[in-house]
Amino acid sequence: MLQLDSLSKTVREPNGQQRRLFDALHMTMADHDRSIAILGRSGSGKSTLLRILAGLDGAYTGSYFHAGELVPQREQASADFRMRHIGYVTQSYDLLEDRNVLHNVRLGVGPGEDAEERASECLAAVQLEGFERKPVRHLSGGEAQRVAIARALAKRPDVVLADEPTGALDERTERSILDLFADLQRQGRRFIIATHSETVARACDRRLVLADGRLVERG
Ligand SMILES: Nc1ncnc2c1ncn2[C@@H]1O[C@H](COP(=O)(O)OP(=O)(O)OP(=O)(O)O)[C@@H](O)[C@H]1O
Repeated sequence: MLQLDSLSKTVREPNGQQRRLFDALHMTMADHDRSIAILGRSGSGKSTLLRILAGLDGAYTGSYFHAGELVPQREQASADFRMRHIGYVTQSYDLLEDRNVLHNVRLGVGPGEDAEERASECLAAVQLEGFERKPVRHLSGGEAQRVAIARALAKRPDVVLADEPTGALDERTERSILDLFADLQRQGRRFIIATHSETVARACDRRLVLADGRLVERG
């Protein structure tokens, strides 16, 4: 289970003023929740919230629990937490453009596993068998998104965080990514997805709207 308890965060705006981005925010992802959409207007803090959940931003007050344990806010300890438990797909995918698909997915494989074998398994899971040697710069947006998802899955994370995973894709490709998420959820994978897309939101088990620094459950 993931839990944010009374989480607050203040950021400095370009004009130097402080802005309270999160204000005693609460969030729980129970073990039986397979997917949660985080909605909210641009600038409401969706990406920042995912970065906190990923252990990439420790500059907050309040508590973040994973499986009943406090997630550390210090950089090195939170990096260990991320390595063990979190898959993270950023808005821009962050793939190495000049390397091939296999190389990129191998980077996500955790210690103690055969990197090549695990990477191939994950490419099969996102229906990209045969793409191993293809340079990332030759991929379509939908294929690059799948590679980023495969890399996130490679370490067998407890949860995959995806930031606007269909933002740059057309409707048909969005549908195929949602079908993939549904498939992966049936195999036990869990997702928290920041999105502006109503189609993505409707495909999730739960929808939370970020407004005025807090999350409100939406039907
Ligand atoms: N460390 C920081 N320092 C200063 N400002 C920050 C910091 N982190 C986030 N912000 C600001 O907080 C606001 C929320 O940004 P964020 O990217 O999380 O919003 P978002 O809801 O994901 O937006 P979008 O839907 O446009 O992607 C922005 O105004 C951003 O500039």
